[in-house]
Amino acid sequence: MNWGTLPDGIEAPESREQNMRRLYVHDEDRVLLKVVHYGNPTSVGIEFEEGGDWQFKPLWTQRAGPRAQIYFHPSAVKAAIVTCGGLCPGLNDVIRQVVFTLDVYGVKEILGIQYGFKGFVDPKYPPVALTRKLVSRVHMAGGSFLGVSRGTPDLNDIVDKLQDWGINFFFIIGGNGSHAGAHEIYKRCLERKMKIAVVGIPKTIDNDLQLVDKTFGFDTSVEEAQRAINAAFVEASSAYNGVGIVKLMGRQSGFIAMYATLASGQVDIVLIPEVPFVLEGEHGVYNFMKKRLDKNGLCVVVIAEGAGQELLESSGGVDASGNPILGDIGKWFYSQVKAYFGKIKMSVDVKYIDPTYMIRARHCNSSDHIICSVLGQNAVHGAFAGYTDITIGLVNTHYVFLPIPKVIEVARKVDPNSNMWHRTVTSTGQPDFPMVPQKISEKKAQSQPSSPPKSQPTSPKSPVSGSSRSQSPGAVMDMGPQRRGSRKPSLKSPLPVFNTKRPTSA
Ligand SMILES: Nc1ncnc2c1ncn2[C@@H]1O[C@H](COP(=O)(O)OP(=O)(O)O)[C@@H](O)[C@H]1O
Ligand SMILES: O=P(O)(O)OC[C@H]1O[C@](O)(COP(=O)(O)O)[C@@H](O)[C@@H]1O
Ligand SMILES: [Mg+2]
Repeated sequence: MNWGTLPDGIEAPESREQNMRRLYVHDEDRVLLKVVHYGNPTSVGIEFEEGGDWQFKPLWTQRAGPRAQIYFHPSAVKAAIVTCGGLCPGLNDVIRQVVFTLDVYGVKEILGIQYGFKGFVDPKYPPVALTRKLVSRVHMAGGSFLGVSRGTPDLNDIVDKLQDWGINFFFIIGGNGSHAGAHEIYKRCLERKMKIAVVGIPKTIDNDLQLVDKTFGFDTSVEEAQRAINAAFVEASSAYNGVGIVKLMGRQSGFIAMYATLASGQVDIVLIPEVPFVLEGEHGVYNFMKKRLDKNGLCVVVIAEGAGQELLESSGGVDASGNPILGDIGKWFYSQVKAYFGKIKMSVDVKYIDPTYMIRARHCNSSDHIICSVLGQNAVHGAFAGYTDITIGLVNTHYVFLPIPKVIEVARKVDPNSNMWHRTVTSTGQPDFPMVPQKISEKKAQSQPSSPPKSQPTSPKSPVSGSSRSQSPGAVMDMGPQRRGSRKPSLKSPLPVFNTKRPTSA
């Protein structure tokens, strides 16, 4: 066999043992986080560091996958899995693959925590023992068969339970809130010198987590949204001056609305939280709707749930997890559209569709089945490799380990200067609906006299300072402090070989 030219000091693998080395991911394998080398500061989508630097700097993180040597003896592992926050297509797939992979490693004790973090403290819902057989078909259904919840029990109670139950692998399938919780739990475990791997698997249909290409369930949500958009189009195109309005999820990020719009090709206007808009006036949304109705006899509008919140009275409330409770922009917009066209005496037939929970409750599509499977498997590989306070992500088409604080630093949002937003509005043909900030703030000031600024619990403040972009050239994303012990490679089995030497410090 011709192995080509190898670098000095590297020998071509000849024996079976040497070939087996190729079954594992090496600890020095890395994946670039940013791959575009911008040539000019005016390039679309360019990001600037504090201080204005925009030049390319390689920033890496560890490649996910099985290691040749592992920290934990599988027979000494007791794992717990929890699903938190709102539903998302693919939760059951991830649980299933975590259980399967633990089973392949030889782990016998796997607990499913019921109803999110609540399951640690509610005796009515004790943990359930998970087996390969029990989870083998769960991916066929949507939702989470373990249950989900919002709301935070005392994190010390959770850590107490982890300690009492002897858990040393803890898998948290959740969004930014759950990952903030996971990081807090990790810190408390560290204080107690517990030798535990705390591993997140990012779940959110909003796709609002930093660094990752996309979160699982996002593709499915975009796909399912097509059915609603298509129904809105069919209704609108069959009615006299038909208007179809579809509300899609996205508390603070308009990714589903943007991608669903671009995918559908049937949308005239898409409104997202990141791009302010005005409704009235020559350059407002209503006037553009009228133009489309005059020209085509129909108009389809997609509106993200977090869009235009400044136009509504804010309840100021938060949900059990501390997320802001939004005003219902969809229903409000529907009534305003009817009122506007009534005022200008133009007969329109307006239909409103809110498919949000139908989208979230779906089982996932093929591409998400695959993403969920790989994420679930890599979560287990990460734990066995001795990492903690990490999450698993798809970055530039490769699966990687990422430090949790980096992923939740700030919520990821649609960049109105990005190529993807430009592509979307090129597709709809909608103009800018320029915001007049003064008028809106005057409006707000009138409706909300003196309420204090609300906290933003969906963007948990990270204890880690600085952004990933502020790292020095060529930096490996720093996962060092979370890593424990050192290991000797071993090549006895195609599966990672355990190292009986336990970590010396947590
Ligand atoms: N900053 C935080 N610190 C600790 N736990 C948190 C934090 N934010 C949210 N959580 C907990 O994580 C769980 C999920 O959070 P939530 O915001 O509802 O969903 P998601 O994880 O999908 O964002 C909840 O039980 C919530 O109380
Ligand atoms: O009605 P619920 O369960 O609070 O969920 C609504 C929220 O769930 C989401 O779909 C996803 O939010 P999470 O990622 O925090 O679960 C948001 O878009 C939406 O605002
Ligand atoms: Mg969230």
